[in-house]
Amino acid sequence: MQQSNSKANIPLILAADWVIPMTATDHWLENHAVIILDQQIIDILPINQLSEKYPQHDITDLSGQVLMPGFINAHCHAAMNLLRGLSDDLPLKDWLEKAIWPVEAKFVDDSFVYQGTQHAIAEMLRGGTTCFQDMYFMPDQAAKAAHESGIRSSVGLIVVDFETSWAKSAQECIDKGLDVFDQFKHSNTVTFNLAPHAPYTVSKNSLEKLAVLSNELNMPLQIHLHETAFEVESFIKENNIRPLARLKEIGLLSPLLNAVHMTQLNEGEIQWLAENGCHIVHCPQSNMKLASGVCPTQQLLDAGVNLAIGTDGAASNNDLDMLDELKSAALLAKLDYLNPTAMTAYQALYAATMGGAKALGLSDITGSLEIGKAADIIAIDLNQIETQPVYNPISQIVYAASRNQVTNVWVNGKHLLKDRQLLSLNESLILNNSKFWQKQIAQSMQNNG
Ligand SMILES: CSC[C@H]1O[C@@H](n2cnc3c(O)ncnc32)[C@H](O)[C@@H]1O
Ligand SMILES: [Zn+2]
Repeated sequence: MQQSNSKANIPLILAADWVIPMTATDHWLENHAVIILDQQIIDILPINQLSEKYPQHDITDLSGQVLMPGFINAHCHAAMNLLRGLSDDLPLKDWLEKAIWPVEAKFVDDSFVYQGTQHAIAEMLRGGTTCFQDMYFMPDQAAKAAHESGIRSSVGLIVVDFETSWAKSAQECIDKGLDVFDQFKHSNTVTFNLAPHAPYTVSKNSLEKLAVLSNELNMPLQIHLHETAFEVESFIKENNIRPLARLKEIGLLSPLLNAVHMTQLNEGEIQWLAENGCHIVHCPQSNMKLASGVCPTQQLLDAGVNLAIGTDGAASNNDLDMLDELKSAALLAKLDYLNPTAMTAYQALYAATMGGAKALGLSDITGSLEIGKAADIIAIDLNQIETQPVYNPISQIVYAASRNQVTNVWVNGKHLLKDRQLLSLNESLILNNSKFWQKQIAQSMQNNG
């Protein structure tokens, strides 16, 4: 299904006006080429040295464009693309309990997850995302869709303590999840994380088992945490301890932990996160839309905590647009601190690339353009009214460019988006499938008043 861009031993040469490798603060290269051989980046050099070093090879001319590492969407619920716009303008608790969970209980099955994930991957590739984390039911179907499409993924092996269409219990979630891990162990692009949903849906006992497993397998563990003040307050009422302190007690604070949201944090907790090398996945648009709260990103950065960026699902965002998300991250930090120096353009771009790679344990493979790393690369066309003139390509990308300006995407050296056309996915089939699900779900909601 995938199309290969480079025949064996013939390098693919991408020549652009700017290359942003994400290897040093505010650094970019002008008039440079990135050379890909099979799955890897093998060279980055000035265009004027190409004829000497790579004579007789075709050059892909990306004049007016930027080459940079693809975005890493460090938290989403991919199949929820099928629920985009189902319910808006509610706080998290009502949104989940009254709108989303009843529909999920009725409709989520293998084909919902497979087709919904394909839709999400199509949207993400068209927006320059080359790697995503997923937290949803039927992770086997999400992994299958991701593997077939060629996008890089870290599929969450979800765990909840109640019966769902995926599993009857937390233990069954773990057992089935490990089978999925085994099934895809030979994939070059699919990796996994343990994904207990939240401290209010997963018991202490289950979290203890997951702590052991995460350490044994050296597998990242991602969890929704301190998403709202209500979550923290009600957890304290029931358990006499804050959720993060509970995780600390269990031994979950480590470089394997990805804490998603974290809008409620005190100074002591920020120190714990820093001392233990934990990662925070910031989802600013979901937090704003559900009015969940504001993650103190600048304080976390000042303390040395790694920050990644996620869109959350398309039902609470309502898109999987990483360019827009990272702009929101930068703007929200500035507003929150009433200080325009908070979260610089480079810090936002770093969080959306290397920050995500670090959180997902993939920083040796992806997140930056470096020789030896996988060719997970995007091209963004700045030669448009909206992004001219270019004093600083990082500024243009963070504050001015839109996802429609992403022209080409390569993952692991495979060309997955060519001049905005998806090469490994059938766009019209995806659209038809999604419209089918919308009809079924809307009809059932009408019937139920
Ligand atoms: C167990 S699969 C994932 C589960 O998470 C739900 N979900 C989607 N967005 C959020 C969010 O922001 N906080 C908590 N839970 C969320 C989704 O609907 C699935 O049921
Ligand atoms: Zn989420």
